[in-house]
Amino acid sequence: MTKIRVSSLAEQLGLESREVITRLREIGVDAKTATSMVDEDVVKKLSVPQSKDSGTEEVRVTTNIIRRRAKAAPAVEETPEVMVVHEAPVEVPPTPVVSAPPAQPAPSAPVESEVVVAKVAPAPVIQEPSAPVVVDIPQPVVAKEELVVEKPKPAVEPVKANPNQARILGRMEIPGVTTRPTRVVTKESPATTSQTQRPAAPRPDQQAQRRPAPASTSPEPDRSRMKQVQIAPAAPPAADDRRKPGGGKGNGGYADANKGKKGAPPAKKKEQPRKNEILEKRERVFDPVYKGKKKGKERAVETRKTEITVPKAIKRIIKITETISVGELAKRMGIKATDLIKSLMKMGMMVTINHALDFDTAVILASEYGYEVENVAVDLDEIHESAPDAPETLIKRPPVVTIMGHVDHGKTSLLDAIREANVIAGEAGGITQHIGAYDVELDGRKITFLDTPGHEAFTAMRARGAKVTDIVILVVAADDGVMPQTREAINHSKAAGVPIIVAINKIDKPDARAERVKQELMEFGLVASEWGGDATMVEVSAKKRLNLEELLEMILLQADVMELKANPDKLAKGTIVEAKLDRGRGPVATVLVQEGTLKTGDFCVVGIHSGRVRAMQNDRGEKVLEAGPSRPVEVIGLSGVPDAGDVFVSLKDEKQAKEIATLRQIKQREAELAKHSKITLEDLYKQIQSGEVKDLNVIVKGDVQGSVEAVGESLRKLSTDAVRLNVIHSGVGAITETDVNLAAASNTIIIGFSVRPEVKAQLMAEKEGVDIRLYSIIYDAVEDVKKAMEGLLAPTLREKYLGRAEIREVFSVPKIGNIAGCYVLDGKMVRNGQARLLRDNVVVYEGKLSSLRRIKDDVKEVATGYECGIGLENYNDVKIGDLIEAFEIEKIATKL
Ligand SMILES: Nc1nc2c(ncn2[C@@H]2O[C@H](COP(=O)(O)OP(=O)(O)OP(=O)(O)O)[C@@H](O)[C@H]2O)c(=O)[nH]1
Repeated sequence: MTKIRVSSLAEQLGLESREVITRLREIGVDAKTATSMVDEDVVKKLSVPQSKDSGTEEVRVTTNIIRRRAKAAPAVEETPEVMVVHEAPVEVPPTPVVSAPPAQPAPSAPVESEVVVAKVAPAPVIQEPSAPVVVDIPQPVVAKEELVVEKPKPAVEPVKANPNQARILGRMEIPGVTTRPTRVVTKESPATTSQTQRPAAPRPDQQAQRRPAPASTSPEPDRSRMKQVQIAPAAPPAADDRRKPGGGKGNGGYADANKGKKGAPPAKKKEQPRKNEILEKRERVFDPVYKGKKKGKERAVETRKTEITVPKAIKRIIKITETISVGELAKRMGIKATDLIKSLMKMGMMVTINHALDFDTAVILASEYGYEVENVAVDLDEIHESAPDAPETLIKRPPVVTIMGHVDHGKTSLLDAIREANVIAGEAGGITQHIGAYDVELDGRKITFLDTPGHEAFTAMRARGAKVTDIVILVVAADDGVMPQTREAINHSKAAGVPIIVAINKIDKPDARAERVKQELMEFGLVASEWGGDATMVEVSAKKRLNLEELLEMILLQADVMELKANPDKLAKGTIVEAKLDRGRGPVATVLVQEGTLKTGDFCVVGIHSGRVRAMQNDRGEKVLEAGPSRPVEVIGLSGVPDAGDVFVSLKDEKQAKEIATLRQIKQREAELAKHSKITLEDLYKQIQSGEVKDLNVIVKGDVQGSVEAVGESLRKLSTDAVRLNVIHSGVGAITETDVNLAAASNTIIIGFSVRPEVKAQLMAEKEGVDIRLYSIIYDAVEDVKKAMEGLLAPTLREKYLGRAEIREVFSVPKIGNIAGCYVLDGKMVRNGQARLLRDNVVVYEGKLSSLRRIKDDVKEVATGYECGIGLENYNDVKIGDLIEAFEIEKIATKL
């Protein structure tokens, strides 16, 4: 049997291949593609009148109305003479059938169109082989008795609103009226449409709404059309659009579809272009296919975005202020925190997501992931230094001198001698005070002495980055010569690049041998000027006040050589020489002004503290209103006690001062946490068990800087190979919440030296399990810490605070001793419990409560708010106002 290719068949039929395929399937012929071959007789079947098309159902509704449902909209033909819309698919031999190919296969297409056929003109049949493809609004159009209404599903073809299709439709030959009643009635339509080569059957899915004959038809069509427009906006546009071009050729009646039949004909031409535009727009907007594509595109773009995102170079730089938490760093690098934690574990750090990483660690980690880290912390000092002084603003300033030398060589004596000699010399009177520095005057020129003899103070300052000293006076006892600390002092001075003036002291002594000292000093590169060297050496006697003036002259001479200058006309910058917590005045700090002029009322930042200079005084206790370069002044008005060596900076703005101080506090805390909380308690325990290094961290707080440093130093010396002792923080003042926080975070014990914890800090310590130990004797502190270190190796003891009572009366009981009449301030007192007697925040006794009575009865414990009598074991020196602190010792394994 002769076969024919589907595509050829489609051509013959004037259809799209797809449409033909669909139709073939409907009649049971399996054709898959346009190249599939089908029997030729199939062609005949396909050519069968449309009414017989598969999927077309006819139902006689009335005698002259048949309701037909067809998948492929049958071609509509009308008898022009009758002027009736007439669907004559049946009779149409050439079966124009569908035209728009995409419509057919689309299952979603409103395949079924309901057609009501008026059977009036039975054989009006086609005049032209083609029937216009007119799909009309669902509503039946009643054209008098004969009406054809097609009800394309509103969803009408998601089919591409292909403008070509529209054009095709437009080319269809419609003998006169036909198809769309509205248009059909118009006589021009046939003419125009007749040009159409391809017979096009109305495709239900693509069908444009068919309008009833303009004037002749009933009003219903209008309603229906309007309805459709409203209800299914997507469909009409597509259909309309398709019709448009055709309409443009003469099918103008369509244009006014929305306006009603009456206005249609006249308005059509004018309106058409505009309508077309509108409809095209609509199509663009509503066409589902188009939309889908768009969405698809959008989606694709989005996906690409997430997939390909590669931060720009600038985004690969992470800016941090000193520290950054693990979680935050991971977030900024766009990786999972757990991955970062894994990386840290590989580096030997067991951390949590909230762990603060210091700058260096962050740099290493970030580099692994291709990121850079930049430290953008505000550095006030840098800002301050950023503007170098113009030479003309600089004026001469006094030299700042530090006295160094071996023990007992007379440093203190010399300092005192110089000062006293100066005072005696008729300087301003007043009671000399120790503020850590003083200045003397010679011939109207000042010299500032740092009143803390010994190289330790010197190096401690240097270690903090403070460069304060201009000239070092090296004291060497003429009767003793160069000793170990003399050598040390020389080395330190040289390392700091500070010139040395040698004071050969005690020349009053009979066994003084100044020449020998000079000789010994030659070994260290200090050659006396009289011996051809450049080292200035002055033979003095602190005791007999010999040659002191000469020494001062030499200092000034040296200063001249050094050309020490500073700009006094700006905000002050200096260094803290000494600081303490004064009971009456609060934090007190001695500032050695180095640049600018410090004035009363200035705002300032010192280390992590800020404040306003409320008052200043000099070493003679005199009130000072301003202090220029190289002047030491004691300042009141700071928010806390700074450390010696801290940089003092004056600011105009109080807010700025506070902000900087707060930022520094945060940074300090973060830095300390980052530095010390790397090992958790569990890790520490594991390390102890595995015999690795053991660390005991300690925070030392004391009432004066001297005590704090002394305790800190003594504790550091306790370090052994087995257990390392780290003083992670020290400071002057009460034990605060910050201290407890730090201790809790870094598994630390707090040692308070003659200070008490603040109430909140105490509570927090209990909650966090931080051990606070209070001492007033260095020996005790050291002993306890020793025990604690041993406790690291074995179960240890821990103190638990129980309560505090104030002594309000003291009763002397014969044979028993003194009994303290107390009032329990907080917590409770427990008989036979441990107790500590505090006087002015200093621990004066530690032992047991030997007796505890309420009125006359012995009781086991007394709660807050009650009075009681307390007897301390083997201790009678109780005084009114003292505090008794009750505590108990708990045995806790490795939990110090
Ligand atoms: N004969 C004599 N004795 C002096 C002189 N200077 C200091 N001394 C004595 O030397 C001893 C030590 O003097 P200090 O001034 O305490 O010495 P230092 O270097 O300050 O000692 P440290 O503070 O312990 O380092 C004291 O007994 C002084 O009286 C001096 O010029 N002549």
